Amino acid sequence: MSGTWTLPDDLVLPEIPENHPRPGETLPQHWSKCFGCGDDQPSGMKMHCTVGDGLEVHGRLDVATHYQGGPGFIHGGILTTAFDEVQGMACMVLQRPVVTGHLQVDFARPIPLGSVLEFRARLDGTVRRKVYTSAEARIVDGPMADPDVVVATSRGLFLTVDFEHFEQAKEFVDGVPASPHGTSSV
Ligand SMILES: CCCCCCCC/C=C\CCCCCCCC(=O)SCCNC(=O)CCNC(=O)[C@H](O)C(C)(C)COP(=O)(O)OP(=O)(O)OC[C@H]1O[C@@H](n2cnc3c(N)ncnc32)[C@H](O)[C@@H]1OP(=O)(O)O
Repeated sequence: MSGTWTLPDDLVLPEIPENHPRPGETLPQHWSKCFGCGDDQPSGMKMHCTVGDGLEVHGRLDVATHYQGGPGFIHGGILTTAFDEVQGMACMVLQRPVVTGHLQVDFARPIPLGSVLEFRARLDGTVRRKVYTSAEARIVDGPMADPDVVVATSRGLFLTVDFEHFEQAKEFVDGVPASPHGTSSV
């Protein structure tokens, strides 16, 4: 079973900027305190993403024991968070902040603890401030590994926002931003 998701006809594909990391290079974390990618977030998932071909981004997640939902398997919310992260990172090519407006995940197979998941996410196109993304996950190492089997898929709509969007919450930030914009990527 899979959810419905229709891409609009008037999608625009962005140009890849000159200063964007090249294929195989690591994308910078967008905020060091981020639960998904931040290296200064002890409870976080510390996901690292690399640039793939075109508008694709790759991410990996070691499925730790404390990511458990049902006995022995990953929690669906953790998997959704990982998709949110890599699909958000696929938007980095726009060089503007984005937030998630809508995310839908299809859980195709159970994913055991101890797995290593590989995510492939891409920016499918933009319409005004709307950024359409999609992604798949595969188990590439650990129990039940089979890189030919897609274990989950995701579709996400992100919205570009101004930096003022984050001003509303600056008094709640638990650290000093690495840049005035609250992102370590600039
Ligand atoms: C100089 C270089 C700088 C580089 C900087 C790089 C930075 C890094 C970049 C990237 C890495 C990012 C990695 C992130 C990973 C994690 C992300 C998260 O988890 S974010 C937390 C969860 N999300 C929220 O907290 C959002 C809460 N929601 C809101 O704030 C608003 O609802 C918001 C901003 C999403 C939209 O509100 P509105 O007032 O701005 O816009 P409206 O007018 O409502 O919508 C604009 C268009 O979008 C559609 N839209 C909005 N929400 C929709 C939805 N849920 N479903 C479908 N369409 C929706 C609307 O229908 C409209 O479409 P029409 O242009 O008229 O066609």
